Amino acid sequence: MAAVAELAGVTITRGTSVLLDSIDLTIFEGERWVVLGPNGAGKTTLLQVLAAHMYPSDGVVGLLGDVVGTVDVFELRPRIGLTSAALADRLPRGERVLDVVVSAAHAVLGRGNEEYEQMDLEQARNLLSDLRIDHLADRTFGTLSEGERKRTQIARALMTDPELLLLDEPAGGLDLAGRESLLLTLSELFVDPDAPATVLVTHHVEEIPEGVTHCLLLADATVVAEGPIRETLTDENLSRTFDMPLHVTELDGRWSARSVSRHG
Ligand SMILES: Nc1ncnc2c1ncn2[C@@H]1O[C@H](COP(=O)(O)OP(=O)(O)OP(=O)(O)O)[C@@H](O)[C@H]1O
Repeated sequence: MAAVAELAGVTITRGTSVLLDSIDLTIFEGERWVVLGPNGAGKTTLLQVLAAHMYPSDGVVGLLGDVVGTVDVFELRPRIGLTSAALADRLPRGERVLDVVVSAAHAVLGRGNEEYEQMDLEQARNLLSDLRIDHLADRTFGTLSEGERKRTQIARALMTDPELLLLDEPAGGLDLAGRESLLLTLSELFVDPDAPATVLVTHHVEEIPEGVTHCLLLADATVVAEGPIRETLTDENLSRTFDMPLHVTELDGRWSARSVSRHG
């Protein structure tokens, strides 16, 4: 099985700050990773590296068979789907949902004068259906609920048939029903053998969808632990990551965590 991403000794510095410190990570086709860690740990920075939006200050980043820095990133980026709150903010509020999705095929943020091929339109409609928002195709992006916007973004990220899908806090800010329903949709995607390798960033173990295979725990710019999720997401590793005694449980592929009472 081919490696989709290979990070070796990747360090990112800005001024005197170290955002990522000597990260080693290999992601293979078919793997679904979750990156967990507290605020400021470096999760979004790691996603930016995996999206070829940030170059390492030190170390080597291999993406989809190429070494970042030696290839044209504008050819690399369309092969990687990314969703994040920052990208969502840049999507035009007045744009039709179908156009928000289909315009990704042309690597633009809004629909301009591009001639959309019939095939692209069909694919966009199929993705809206997979993400269960086909009924919203003609609504404007700005009128959607938070959950509907997240689904639109994921459909947009999948539009270019990416080989790597990066999701930055896809369930962040959703209510319980919104979260559970989005996690179900993501689980359906994760069990599809044709779905791209995926990296999902979150602060909460409750936001890990069923079907996630691997876990990377990040704290203070460094890896606390990484590997297959059941071996990695342990009480000890999670407690070290969040710097408090935590107890983690798994039931049918879903996770929860709570603090360990100091009062016995
Ligand atoms: N340009 C920069 N210069 C200096 N420090 C930066 C810069 N960009 C980010 N940082 C810092 O790097 C650290 C990691 O940021 P990052 O956004 O990757 O963390 P995160 O784990 O995604 O956090 P959160 O969960 O709060 O979103 C933070 O402390 C942040 O303040």
